[in-house]
Amino acid sequence: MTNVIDGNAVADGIRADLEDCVDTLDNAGVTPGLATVLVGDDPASETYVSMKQRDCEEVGMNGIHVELDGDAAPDELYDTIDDLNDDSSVHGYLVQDPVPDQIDYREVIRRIDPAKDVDGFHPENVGRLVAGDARFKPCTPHGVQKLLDAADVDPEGKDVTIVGRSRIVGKPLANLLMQKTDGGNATVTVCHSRTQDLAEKTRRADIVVAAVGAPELVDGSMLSEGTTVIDVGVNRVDADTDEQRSSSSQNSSSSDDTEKGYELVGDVEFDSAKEKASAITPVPGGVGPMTRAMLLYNTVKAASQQEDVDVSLP
Ligand SMILES: Nc1nc2c(c(=O)[nH]1)N[C@@H](CN(C=O)c1ccc(C(=O)N[C@@H](CCC(=O)O)C(=O)O)cc1)CN2
Repeated sequence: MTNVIDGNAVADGIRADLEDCVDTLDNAGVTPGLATVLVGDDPASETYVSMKQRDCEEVGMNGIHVELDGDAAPDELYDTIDDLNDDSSVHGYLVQDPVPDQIDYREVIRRIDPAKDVDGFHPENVGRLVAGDARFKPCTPHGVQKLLDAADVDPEGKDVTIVGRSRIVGKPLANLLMQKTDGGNATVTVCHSRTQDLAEKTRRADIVVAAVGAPELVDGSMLSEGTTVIDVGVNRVDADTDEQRSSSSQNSSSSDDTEKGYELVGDVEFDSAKEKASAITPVPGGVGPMTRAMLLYNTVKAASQQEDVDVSLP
């Protein structure tokens, strides 16, 4: 039987543990503060930041949301960043990616105070991660490690193939999985758009992580029996019609999707991959909720560091 790893349940457990940390901080007179900054009106980004704000409320953190117009000048965003850097009630913040073309996201990241960079994207934090001394593990890679742990899959000694070399997922995840620590010690292959014979690299892996943003790129024919499959992609595609849906996957659209006009699919073709996998994450309900849970984790860690209050992080 394939283990379909329930990301919502694992994230719920982490949030429950973080509530204890929030209580500890509260007893010391500290409310962890997380700010989200959204530039423009990308619908998926709007969904993610509102979920992040709702998560804050649920665990008793202070959520602050700042929205700028899609045509905002870079200086307007830099002023917002300066204000958040100076605001002691904000322990962590992020600028939702992507940003509109007139803004250089790398420059944005460089301006964020590294101590408040709960995404872990600032060059200082990237350097610390690579050096094996992470201040904040980036949320999605950290979430993937926690999901593997929850599914009792130890990467030690395993061949891991990561499909995708993004700054947010592929690169930091490769670094974390190869480190000489618990949750690491894997042999990691990173594939990308110029990789030749991708299927050969995925077939030889014990663990495949698909993080490329290409709907259903990885299917069962590209996997060996017993592989653990982690699907990071959250892609919005046109909703199936009723006729298509009646003959399609158990992990696909509902009538809600038809109303919204899109459905969410991963980078993995779920049904055929599930036939081969020993464990697999679904989309939605796999890695996405973990990304959000680990953002709360980093915010609690930031508050604990800045306010000098010890907490026992999960
Ligand atoms: N500043 C950042 N920008 C972006 C990040 C990031 O970590 N920091 N990651 C992605 C998007 N992302 C986080 O912001 C994200 C993606 C998906 C989910 C999620 O909960 N997905 C749900 C489905 C949600 C839906 O209904 O659409 C799921 O998979 O079950 C949360 C966060 C890019 N930008």
